[in-house]
Parts: sequence; structure tokens; C-alpha cells
Amino acid sequence: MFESLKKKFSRTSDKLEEELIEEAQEENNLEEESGKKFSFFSFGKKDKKEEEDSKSDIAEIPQEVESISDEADTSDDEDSEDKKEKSGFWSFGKKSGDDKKEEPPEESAEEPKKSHFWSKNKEEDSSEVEDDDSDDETQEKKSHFWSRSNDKDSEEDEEDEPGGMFSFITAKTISEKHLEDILWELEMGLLEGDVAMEVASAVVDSVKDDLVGRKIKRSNDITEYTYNALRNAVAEIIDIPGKSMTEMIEAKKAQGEPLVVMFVGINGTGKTTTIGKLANYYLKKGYTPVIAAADTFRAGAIEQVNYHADNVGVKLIKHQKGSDPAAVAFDAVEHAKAQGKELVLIDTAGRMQTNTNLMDEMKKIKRVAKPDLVVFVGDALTGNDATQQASKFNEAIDIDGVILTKADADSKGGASLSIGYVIKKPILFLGMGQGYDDIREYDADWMLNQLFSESGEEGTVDEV
Ligand SMILES: Nc1nc2c(ncn2[C@@H]2O[C@H](COP(=O)(O)OP(=O)(O)OP(=O)(O)O)[C@@H](O)[C@H]2O)c(=O)[nH]1
Repeated sequence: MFESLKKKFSRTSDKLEEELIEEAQEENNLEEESGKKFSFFSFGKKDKKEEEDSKSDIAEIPQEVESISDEADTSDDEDSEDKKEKSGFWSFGKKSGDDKKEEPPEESAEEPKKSHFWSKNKEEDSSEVEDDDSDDETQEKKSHFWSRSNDKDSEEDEEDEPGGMFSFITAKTISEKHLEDILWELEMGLLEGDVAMEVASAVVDSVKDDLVGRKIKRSNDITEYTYNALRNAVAEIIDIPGKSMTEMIEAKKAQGEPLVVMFVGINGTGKTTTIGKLANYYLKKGYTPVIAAADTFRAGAIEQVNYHADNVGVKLIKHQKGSDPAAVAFDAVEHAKAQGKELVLIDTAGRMQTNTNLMDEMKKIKRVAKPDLVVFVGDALTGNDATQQASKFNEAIDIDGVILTKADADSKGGASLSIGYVIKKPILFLGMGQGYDDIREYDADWMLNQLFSESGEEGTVDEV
């Protein structure tokens, strides 16, 4: 997941390092140290136990219902699924991220670290991740200093050799000038990765504010500070306050009422599948959901949702095809109230935000069913389009939250990073595959961990 964003982040660190070292080389202000170089992702810590927990017991959705869309090619992502890492990754970085513009602890350079250095490995690391063409263009020629280092490294097994650590004889201070081209490149990279313009600008501004003025003694400081600056910038972006759906069910239950949730979005984003997954998710939590088949418009829609309801084992309220979807939703709410069910999941027809008639119909369902939550279901693979659609639906119907589907197949990550920030509404769940269990409640820490750690990375920093 999100390989493209991860690569852009680590490249920003590499570029800044190159920039500063090249300048120091010209100033005769550089010396090689015996310690080892941290890689960018070594600042993320792994928690394998949590990873294993989240991967258990996937109940597959039968393929005959719907086959996965072609673009949702998960073959690469089986790999990245294996690379999933969970919480607790801010080891070393966390401290210095708050310690703004202070010099790094001496130990970070004195102790030899178990990590590979970037000269040769940097290219290897980069090639592990498929990325867009622009990345090739951004590869700059390295200075003589680097070249010498590369030549040396290429003859040796780096994993067994110390080296790759450099220090400045006189500490260097990061200036705006050092960052200008690097942050421009980052911003362009984020835009190419389908990150919304305002999000890309916010990330770049925050990183700049954080880094300018920092004093650098060693190459590892650059990696650490850049890692922290980027991570803090992204943390600000993705942390949209809001209650979880489970908390809302509990709050309504306390009033003796069901939580009524209406799902909206354009065609084929995964609304119906998501409703099946959520029915399964809350059934397993001990609640009794009911589904409203309020997509009376598309041929086969009622049968499709019926199929999921049967598989999961929840009641479906349905009328004839072509009937009033608002009436179906209303009946489902009445049924839940009468039966003491805690959750009503209203499936609605997919519609383009430009289709006025269907948008009006959606508003009518909202007026009649009076949902507690209107959830926009967007396809993460559509990137910036998903963000723009969410904005339009939000203008039309005032949505309360977002579910992004197909996050499992999303190598870019633009929608996941942008959508909540742009519409100022929280992401509630992420769809992570085609099985009924392939859904997870959105958690900003987990998301940060996905973006800022890399499984299999050598030299994870455990203690500093
Ligand atoms: N990989 C992956 N595929 C998903 C996910 N969620 C849904 N899909 C697939 O996306 C396709 C479309 O899902 P549907 O649930 O039919 O979409 P919909 O939004 O209800 O479609 P309309 O009824 O046309 O509005 C199906 O093939 C699903 O299996 C997910 O999280 N990951």
C-alpha cells in the first residue's frame, strides 16, 4: 500500500542529504565517520504481533457476486499486505520531532548502527518500489564524494561493512535555499500521486517550517529530521476528529434507537460490498443490523445486496425494482425500531454527482429516512477523482464521513491522504479486499505507520 508516497518521502530525505553534503564537500567541511547510516524507514518500528492479528480469518466473498475490477490488481499488494506494519513506530523520531531545532543526541552518531547505507542500496531500495516516470527524472548525478563512496561500496557487501556516515566539521544549518528545489520536487511528486493540491501544499509548508533553521552535524540527522518533519506534516493532515461508527451505535442504543447509516457514491465504488462487510463486522460485534435495498434503480442491485445479506445472515428490507427508494429506507428504519435492531444500513443507487435527478432522489431518501450518518463511499484507486466526488456529494447532501474502498490495491495513496482533509470529514473505514472481513476501522496511527515504515527494512531503530 502507498508505495509511491513512501518512495517520495524517502527520496526527499536523500535529496536533502545530497544537497548538504555536496555543499559541505565544496566547503571542505566534510568527513566520513565510522558509524552506519540509518535508512529513512528505519525510524519506523515493527509490531509483528498486531500485524498477524489483523490478518486473521478472512471470509471470502463468493466470486460469482461481482468480480474485482480490473484496475484493482492486488498482485503487487499481496506483497505489501505482507509488509503491513502496525503501531508503535515512532521510536527515535518521536522524541526529536517535538524537540524542534535542537541538536541531535551524541549517541545517534557515536554508536555504530546496524543499517545499510544508501550509496548502492539507495538505488536498490528505489527499484523495489514501482513508481511513476517522474522519479527517473529526479535522479540527479551524484557528487564526486558520493561516486567514490559508491565505487567503494560496490566492491563490498554493505551489510557487513560499517560506513556511509558523514559528519560536518562545522555544523550546517538547513536554509530555505537548500530546500527550494527539493520541496518543489516533493510537491510535484505528491500531485502526480493524486494528492490534492491543498494537501500537497500543506505538507510542503509544514516540512519547510520544520526543517529550516535546523542544525545538522551528521548525515543521520538529516534522515531523522526529514522523517520527523514529513511524518508530523502527514499526521496533521490525516487526523480529522470524529466519533467512530461503533461509538455512535452505542450512543443511539442508549436512547433505544437504531443508528441509521445511508451510503452514497458513484457507481461501482463498492457500496454494496461495503454494506455486506459492515453488516458482517457489526454482527460479529454482537449487534443486529438490517439492510435497506434502496438501490431500486440499477438492474440486479436488489439481487446483489440480497445475496450479501443472505451470506452474512442479516435481514434485508426490499421492494420491487423501480419503487421509491425513500420508502424502502423508511421501512427499514421502522423495522429496526420495531425489532430493537441497532443498525440500519441503507444501500442507495450509484450516481454521478452531475446527474441532477438522481442527486435529488438521494436528497429525498435523506429527508425521509433521516439518517444519523451519511457516508460517502469512494474508490481509493480513482485518486483525486474520489476526493472531488466527495466534495461534490458533500456540497449536495452534507456527508458525515467517508469509506475508501480498494485501499488494498492502492499504490498511490492520494485519496487516502487527501479526502478527509479536503472535505473536513473523517474517514471511517478502509476497504481492504473482497472478503467480508476485509474492512478495517480507520485509525490515523495505523495509516501513519503504513506510510512511514517499511517491513523488511534493515536497521530498524529500536532504542536510541
Ligand atoms: N480489492 C477490493 N475490491 C473491492 C473492495 N470493495 C469492493 N470491491 C469490489 O468492487 C466491485 C464493485 O463493488 P460493488 O459493491 O458492486 O459496488 P457498488 O458501489 O455497490 O456499485 P453500484 O451498485 O453500481 O453503485 C466489486 O467487484 C467488489 O468486489 C475492496 O475494498 N477491495
